[in-house]
Amino acid sequence: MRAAIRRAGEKVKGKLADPIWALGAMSGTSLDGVDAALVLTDGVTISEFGASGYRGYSDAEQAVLRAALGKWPGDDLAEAAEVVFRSHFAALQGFEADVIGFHGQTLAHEPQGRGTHQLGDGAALAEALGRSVVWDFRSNDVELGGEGAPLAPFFHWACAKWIGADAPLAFLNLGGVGNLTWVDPLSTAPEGEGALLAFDTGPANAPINDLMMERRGVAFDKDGTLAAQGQVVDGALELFLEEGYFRKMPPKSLDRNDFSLMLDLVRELDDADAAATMTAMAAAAVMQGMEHCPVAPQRVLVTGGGRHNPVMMAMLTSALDCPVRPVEAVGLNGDMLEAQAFAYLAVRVMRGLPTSAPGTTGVRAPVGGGQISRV
Ligand SMILES: Nc1ncnc2c1ncn2[C@@H]1O[C@H](COP(=O)(O)OP(=O)(O)OP(=O)(O)O)[C@@H](O)[C@H]1O
Ligand SMILES: CC(=O)N[C@H]1[C@@H]2OC[C@@H](O2)[C@@H](O)[C@@H]1O[C@H](C)C(=O)O
Repeated sequence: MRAAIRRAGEKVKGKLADPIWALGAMSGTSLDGVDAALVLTDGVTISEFGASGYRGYSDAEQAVLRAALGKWPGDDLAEAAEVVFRSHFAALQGFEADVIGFHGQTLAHEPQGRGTHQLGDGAALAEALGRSVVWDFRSNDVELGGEGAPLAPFFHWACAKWIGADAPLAFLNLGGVGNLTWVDPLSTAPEGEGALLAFDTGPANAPINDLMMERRGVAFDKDGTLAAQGQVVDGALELFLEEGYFRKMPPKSLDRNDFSLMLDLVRELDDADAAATMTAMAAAAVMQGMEHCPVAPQRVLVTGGGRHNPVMMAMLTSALDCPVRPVEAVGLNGDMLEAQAFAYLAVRVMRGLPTSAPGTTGVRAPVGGGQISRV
């Protein structure tokens, strides 16, 4: 395994070295657990997808992480750090891999302010797992003036190639926050240099989850059942769309709680109307974002938990004039795409390739990021 890692940084007669197995780990803004997934790649082409796994957070662990949201290095984070370490160790330990891509848990994200903070110690994880770990993917981009997010777009580019796409398309992640990547798979520009435009669309599931917890004491609106019983209240939706974020040109990114005041917009509504209206807000934010695509995408491939919400999917389908499908329609795994993305990005970091570009984070030139903790 170590030989494979050493080889990873080298070029073979001008070409990139052989593909290696990378294991990605992601704990997203929904704070539900750690996804882990294997990808065989040379950092450019996806050769094969491998096994995946999931380690959910207990209620107590989730409460610890929730309490840590908004905190920065230097704050008291010992308990949250222990949760991140323990859960990632458990999620990753059963796999064989040449390298691990460890995203960590985003606690705070203020790219134009204090920076971006992903909790997690990649060096400690490397030592415990006995494998090299690439981590801290976002800070270099932010230090160089970028948004530090989204970072999945380079992987979306590789996915577009993997599915044999021959026309511009969009990947839409409906996680806690939503993000959109427009890809032109026929562009001759290197990935990230004209072939991609990406940004966070707005809040997606996080505010709906917060509403469900506040009103019903449950984690989320399973299958959009509550939203399906309500009516969208146009006045609240219009106020939401007046947010300055929607007038900003991409690239742009969000913190999970940037839209936490959304709950106030539905405060007077009954539970079902509030859920319907918040679901419509997530879809409307995507619609606003679509207007930024350089060329209308021929299809939208949806990843992340929101694709399981039939109400949100129906709203998107009726508002967009191209097919909207879960990524499973093209053979991808929408529950694991982000973990796979950080596996892929880890190999790019090992090989000195960029992981973001002006079109994806607004950074001035294509840049790499990430620390490498070798064993
Ligand atoms: N069956 C379902 N019905 C409705 N919503 C669902 C369903 N399954 C998942 N979700 C929503 O998707 C969320 C999880 O999405 P996902 O795992 O993509 O988020 P994440 O990766 O944590 O977020 P991010 O991409 O912002 O980091 C859940 O919290 C829930 O709101
Ligand atoms: C700062 C941060 O962690 N942002 C996340 C979050 O979750 C979705 C959206 O906001 C996206 O910008 C990003 O994650 C994905 C994996 C990304 O970087 O592509």
